[in-house]
Amino acid sequence: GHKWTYTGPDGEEHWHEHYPFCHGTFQSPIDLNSELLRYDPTLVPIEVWNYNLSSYEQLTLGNNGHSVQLSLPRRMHLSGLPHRYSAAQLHLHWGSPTMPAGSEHTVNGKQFTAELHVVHFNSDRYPNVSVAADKSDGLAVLGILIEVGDYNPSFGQFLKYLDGVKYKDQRIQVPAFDIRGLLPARMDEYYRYDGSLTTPPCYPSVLWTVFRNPITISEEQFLALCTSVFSSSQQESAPVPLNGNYRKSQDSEDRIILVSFRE
Ligand SMILES: NS(=O)(=O)c1c(F)c(F)c(S(=O)(=O)CCO)c(N[C@H]2CCCc3ccccc32)c1F
Ligand SMILES: [Zn+2]
Repeated sequence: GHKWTYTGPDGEEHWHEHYPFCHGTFQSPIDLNSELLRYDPTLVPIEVWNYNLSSYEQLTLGNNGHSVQLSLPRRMHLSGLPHRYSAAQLHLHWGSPTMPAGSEHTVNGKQFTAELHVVHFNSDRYPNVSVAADKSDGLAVLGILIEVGDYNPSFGQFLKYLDGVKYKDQRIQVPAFDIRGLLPARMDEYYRYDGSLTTPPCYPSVLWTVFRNPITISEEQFLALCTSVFSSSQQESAPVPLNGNYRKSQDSEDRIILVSFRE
């Protein structure tokens, strides 16, 4: 597909010129504003299955120029949603050393340091994530807000390999680990709304679950994330740091945001 970036002539204001859904309805991310929240007692705790991967297994860590992503085996899946959703990949959105805030979802206008997305697809109905990606019930993404605080050993399990994927289109195999360690302790408190991919092609195909409680990574881990990778390829003469890879808040079009918790 057509080149897109987060700033400049191919930045988010221009995405719709080649990706029409980016100008459409149900776009993500949105501000999770208290005025729009509705408590829904039917929202059960999210359950994750087979997230505790063995270190004998290897995962593909890659730099696609837009983010760093980790492939996930499809036996990892979620229950507690309308369908079974199997894992496809996880990736991150972050800010920069000078402007550290880089989450996509915001809470009452507060932008967090970064955000982790674990992308799953509806494996009851579709064979893989690419077929599911443009279907209205195709994807379920877990959003985990990230703050700077205590060191996060689970994050360390793949941040330590970032030097192997410094440039666009580089990928390496890394030992798997317990992906549950990247999620917050409480999986019963979350925001839920119908939204979209936050990158082109912006398909309105995502059932979003953003956990109420952020996880923490250390200042050093944050700096490693926003200084180790480039959106340019190794061949290019001028290396372009990969950071600020977050889409701005979209109009919530008076969408209802369900919450599994009472204020
Ligand atoms: N924020 S987000 O909306 O969760 C989100 C991203 F931010 C993001 F960069 C990606 S990407 O890395 O694939 C680059 C552009 O699609 C995805 N890809 C998903 C959905 C699109 C189709 C597909 C096919 C195979 C594997 C993953 C995916 C994405 F879903
Ligand atoms: Zn994402």
